[in-house]
Amino acid sequence: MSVLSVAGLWHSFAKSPVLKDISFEVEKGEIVGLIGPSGAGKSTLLRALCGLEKPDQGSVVLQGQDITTLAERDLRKARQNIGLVFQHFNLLQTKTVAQNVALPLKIAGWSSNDIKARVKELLELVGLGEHSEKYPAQLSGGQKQRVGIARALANAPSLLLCDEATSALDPQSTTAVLDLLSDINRKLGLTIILITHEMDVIRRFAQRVLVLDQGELVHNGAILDLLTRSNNPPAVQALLNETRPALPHTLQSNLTNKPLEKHLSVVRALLVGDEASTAFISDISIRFDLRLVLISGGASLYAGVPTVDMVFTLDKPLSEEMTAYLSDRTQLMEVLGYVPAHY
Ligand SMILES: Nc1ncnc2c1ncn2[C@@H]1O[C@H](COP(=O)(O)OP(=O)(O)OP(=O)(O)O)[C@@H](O)[C@H]1O
Repeated sequence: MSVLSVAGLWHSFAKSPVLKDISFEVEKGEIVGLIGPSGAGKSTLLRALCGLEKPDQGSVVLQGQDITTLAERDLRKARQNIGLVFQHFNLLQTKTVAQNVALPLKIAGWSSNDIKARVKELLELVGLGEHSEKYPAQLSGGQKQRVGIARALANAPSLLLCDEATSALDPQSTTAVLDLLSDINRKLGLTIILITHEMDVIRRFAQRVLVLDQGELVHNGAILDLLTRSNNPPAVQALLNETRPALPHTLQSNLTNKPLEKHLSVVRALLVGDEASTAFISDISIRFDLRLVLISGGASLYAGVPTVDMVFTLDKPLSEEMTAYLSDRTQLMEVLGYVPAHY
């Protein structure tokens, strides 16, 4: 069943369209990433999803209720069904951790006894049971974000919207916060939409990805499908290029696009699923009798799917037969160029 159903959403600022006919559904328990270049309309869409921006046209149906048609009072109530997690945590500095988490419950009219019990439960859920009487300034960035998550979950929302929730955190805290969100997703079956510019976060965390470009939804599907599509808009492709294995400077600066004599071919190959655990490298060197040198890359998981993304050099130009063989075994295969044998 869809928790969220967005249909035909349009929005403009000063007559300039920022969201253009956006439609998508999100199922209960899904973790969906929302990416796109700067200015693509991600924040505007997020604001429209929680009723902070009223779209010019279209509907945002959250659990059967179209929030675009609600009057302010009903909208305030409907918003309790949406948790928001922000990049800079937005905690009240003069309130303790417990008081920050209690705030949405107070607004929702809970009794003080119920608030106390709920806050304790929430802080235990996010692993901050010991820190309830501390002030935000006494916490690390990762701990502050845990408070932000506990506060967002206070009213047991059906949908959690995370706006760059890990962008202000170091890699270790990012992993801890993503693990916590995954855990909550599993335990509570909570639906999560996550805006981020960090492709690594999308890769590890999102089961599906929505891509906005200049206000249009240009992809709604698996991140791996996006990586292997050849017709991505340039700004989207630039985002995806961050996931490519980095090339050493010496190789990069010697790279030409013409296959000159005695040059090595530089090839990128993306192996997915079962293929990621095969003896791919030795298979091709034996089959085609060539020397293959691994330059960069490695193994990782894309939404739980094993992948190996690597760049290597070959001491022969690619024949038609080799190209066909490599294309068959890889999800993506591209010749990046050619370098002299001793670059
Ligand atoms: N309140 C506003 N008034 C006028 N224009 C706005 C307003 N909010 C956003 N815009 C414009 O709408 C477009 C989309 O902005 P939005 O913030 O939604 O993009 P974004 O994808 O979230 O970008 P970023 O990744 O940089 O945060 C931009 O051109 C922006 O300048």
